[in-house]
Amino acid sequence: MHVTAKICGLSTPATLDAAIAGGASHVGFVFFAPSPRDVSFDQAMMLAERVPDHVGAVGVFVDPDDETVARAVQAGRLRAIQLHRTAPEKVAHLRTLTRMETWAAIAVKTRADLDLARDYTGAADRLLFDAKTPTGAALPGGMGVRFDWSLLDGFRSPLPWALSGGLDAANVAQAVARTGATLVDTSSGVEEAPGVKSVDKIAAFLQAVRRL
Ligand SMILES: O=C(O)c1ccccc1NCC(=O)[C@H](O)[C@H](O)COP(=O)(O)O
Repeated sequence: MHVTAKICGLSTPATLDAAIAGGASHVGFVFFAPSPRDVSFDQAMMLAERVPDHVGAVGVFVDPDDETVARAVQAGRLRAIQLHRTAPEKVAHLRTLTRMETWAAIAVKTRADLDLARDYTGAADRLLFDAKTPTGAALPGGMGVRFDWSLLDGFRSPLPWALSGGLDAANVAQAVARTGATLVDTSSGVEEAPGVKSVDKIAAFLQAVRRL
């Protein structure tokens, strides 16, 4: 099974280069001010120049307004938008507006959370099954929280999907074996501290994915 990887929350040239050199299929730029990984449009523009055509830049947003997404798409030369805490109607609207591949994040803690995935049929191109962060948390992602992968047992996703939440070099093989994911996404698992990516951890994660 060919498994590809997205490294999310990149904000420096060195760590972006490490993700590209390690074979990431996607790199994520976060456009959400409360996040320690937030990038400005200027930063995104500078980073985007380093992203080759075979790697997809994904803009990560939390229930964003149209202008933020439009500016980010242009600045970051985005290939896809990833929307957290965004209702299906708005996801569909932003997909039409941007004409971009659109990913809807599904925050998973229970099997009932997975049932929400169906609401995104026709609205999104891909689902990101990500762990639900604790109630009251400032961020809907990027907190290194893992969900119970067995919840995906027997679940038929209505759309192509990716697995996220608490993945790192040590557990990604087990996560893929357990869930059958063909696209995996990580952020904190390749960091030294929140928002501080590690070139070595990025390399180790991508090496673990290449071995699958
Ligand atoms: O990473 C963030 O700071 C973030 C902020 C707001 C919305 C989403 C965010 N991250 C989304 C991602 O795609 C993360 O890679 C995903 O949640 C997994 O994070 P982690 O559990 O830390 O690997």
